[in-house]
Amino acid sequence: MSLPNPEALYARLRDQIEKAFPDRSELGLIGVHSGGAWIAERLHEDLAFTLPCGFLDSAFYRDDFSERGLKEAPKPAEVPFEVQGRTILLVDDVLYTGRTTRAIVNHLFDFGRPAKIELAVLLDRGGRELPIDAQYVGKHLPLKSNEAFVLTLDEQGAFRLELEVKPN
Ligand SMILES: O=c1cc[nH]c(=O)[nH]1
Repeated sequence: MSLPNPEALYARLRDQIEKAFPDRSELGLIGVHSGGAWIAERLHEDLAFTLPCGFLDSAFYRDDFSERGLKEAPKPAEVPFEVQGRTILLVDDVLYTGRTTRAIVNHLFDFGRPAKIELAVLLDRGGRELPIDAQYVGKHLPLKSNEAFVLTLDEQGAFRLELEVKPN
């Protein structure tokens, strides 16, 4: 499979968000560690968000935590604005089953009751197990269950995308 250029996907996502939110002065931006946090930081800078950028980690909140365990120590939650009554834009790199998003939404409610939550992702790989969808998508690209997108940053801070294939 030829993989899309993640910088081109990012540009498409950024343009959708700029159009959907011409006034970003009250919009709360939250990136999901780790890939979503890198994307949110870029969006925050490129689109000059007013409020500081927030970050959440889904690790402790996933419903399959007991099966998956913790690969890395979860990063502390950073939500540097009032969540109560605010529109929140969550950002993640890949949308798959929807379980990470559900976990992040749960976690977010610990900070208050948002007016609305929307989701932006670089890649939607299909395979949903929950009724969750993204409003802003760089590209829909279905993968097989033994495949995974892996987003990294190169030395210059540019996005790199790889396909990881696990043996069946
Ligand atoms: O393909 C996938 C699915 C979930 N999360 C990833 O980073 N990649």
